[in-house]
Amino acid sequence: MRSAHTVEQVRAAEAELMARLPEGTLMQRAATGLAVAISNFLGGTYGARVVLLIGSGDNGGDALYAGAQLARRGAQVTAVLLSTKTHQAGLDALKTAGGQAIPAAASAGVSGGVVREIAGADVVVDGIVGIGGRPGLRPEALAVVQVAEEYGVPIVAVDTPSGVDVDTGETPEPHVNAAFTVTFGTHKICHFVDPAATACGPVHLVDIGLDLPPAEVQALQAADIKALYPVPRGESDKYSRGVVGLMVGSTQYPGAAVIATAGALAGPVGMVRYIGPDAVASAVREAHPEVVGDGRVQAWTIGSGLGDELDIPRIRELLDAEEPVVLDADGLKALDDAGDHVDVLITPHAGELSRLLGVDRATVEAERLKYARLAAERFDVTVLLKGATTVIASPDGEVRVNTNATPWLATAGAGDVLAGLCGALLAGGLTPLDAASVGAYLHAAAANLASDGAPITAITVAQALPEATRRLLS
Ligand SMILES: NC(=O)C1=CN([C@@H]2O[C@H](COP(=O)(O)OP(=O)(O)OC[C@H]3O[C@@H](n4cnc5c(N)ncnc54)[C@H](O)[C@@H]3O)[C@@H](O)[C@H]2O)[C@@H](O)CC1
Ligand SMILES: Nc1ncnc2c1ncn2[C@@H]1O[C@H](COP(=O)(O)OP(=O)(O)O)[C@@H](O)[C@H]1O
Ligand SMILES: [K+]
Repeated sequence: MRSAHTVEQVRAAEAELMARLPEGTLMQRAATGLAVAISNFLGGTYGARVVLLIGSGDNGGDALYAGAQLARRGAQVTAVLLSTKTHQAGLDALKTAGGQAIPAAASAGVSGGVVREIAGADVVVDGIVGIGGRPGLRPEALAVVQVAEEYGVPIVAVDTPSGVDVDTGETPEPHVNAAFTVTFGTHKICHFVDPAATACGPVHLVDIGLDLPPAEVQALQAADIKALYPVPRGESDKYSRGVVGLMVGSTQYPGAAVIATAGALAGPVGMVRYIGPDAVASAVREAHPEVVGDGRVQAWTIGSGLGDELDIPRIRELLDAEEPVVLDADGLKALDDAGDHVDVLITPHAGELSRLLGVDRATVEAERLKYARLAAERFDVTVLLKGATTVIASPDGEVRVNTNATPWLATAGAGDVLAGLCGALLAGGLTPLDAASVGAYLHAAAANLASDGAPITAITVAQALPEATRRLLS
């Protein structure tokens, strides 16, 4: 399990540990991890050209001490000072190790010397701000970051890419886009939640020995997903394994029914029932002869591709009934904030969530964590908000993210596979939060297998689900 803590939680844990250790110990641990990560990225340090962008706080201190270590190993290190205030001991260490420091600004804009240093660098280290930073970059910081971008020099973010909102993952202002990020002690929320997560690139975690409380946001990993997956036992039969009912697809969108069924059949259930127009049911049975008709189920998937053929009163009946429900796509129009919906998992993308909440799509995209949480609370449901990183929020406030997807998964019908699979996981006995977590993880794992760097279709994602599950469970 990967955990993301808030700035407040990190500060408290750091203070507690710092009180017990000699001064500077934590920063040295952080700087050593940072220097190793940069050295690995460069494939060695001797002769490498490293530029450090240094702000006023301890984030700059980390970068300066790491720069000193790299300089001692033969790198040519230049610190560009962005503030009149600089971590003095770090700066002294860099200079002692043979590094140099220059101010960022000339009378107008970035000095020619700084531009030359950045243009010739192998890597730029962003020590502008970390967890003490407010969103956005001051003009002089923005100007040097833009020089690095212009010359295509990769930027390594120290702790967090400067300019992002660390506790929300929002990026309302200009910020660093990192090639990768090296963080300390624990992940921060911006490492997991888009749009900031994308700005972090891959995140390396350096252990500095913090003792942390329960995390605000969690990202389940293979071992966690494996532990949750409902594996049949010797005494299992097709009913006890769970039966999922699918109320999906329409004469307008028959493909959605076929695709969602493929997702459900690749889940841990003993049987899949399809309920829908005769012509669509025939298409489903032609593609999947195992599928049967109406009867008792342990969970429902409702909504994918229903189009205009939406029986809102019937859907509301099922939402209020005992069996858990995955509510997807057009089915979301039946959701109201009245009934008891704790067993309901909704699977919107940002556009669908924006309609549900009456805000525009761009706002939901910009504040994904906030709106996933808000919908979970307002409708008393678990929310799986789809996207490059998936945010899962439960009505009791628990939040998980899924980060293993490939952009190739952004293909028509992929959401139908996910809805079918999540319904099967609910029928297999998982809670909505766990079904969403396992579903999002396996869906993305299957997409990675199916794609391997090439385009995929929704059906090939569904077909790769058994192999993704086999690799998980083996
Ligand atoms: N506290 C600790 O024990 C440790 C801290 N570490 C490092 O220390 C960092 C936190 O250091 P600080 O608390 O000094 O804070 P930062 O270095 O993140 O920020 C420093 C100062 O920058 C100014 N600032 C805020 N937003 C800005 C903006 N948008 N543009 C320009 N300046 C801005 C503020 O005055 C802020 O206090 C962590 O992110 C991590 O890198 C690590 O060394 C590990 C140990
Ligand atoms: N950029 C991306 N990177 C990774 N996964 C993505 C990206 N964009 C979308 N996805 C995933 O692809 C799937 C698309 O589902 P959805 O938008 O419902 O499509 P459809 O309605 O056509 O089935 C979701 O699981 C979503 O999380
Ligand atoms: K930073």
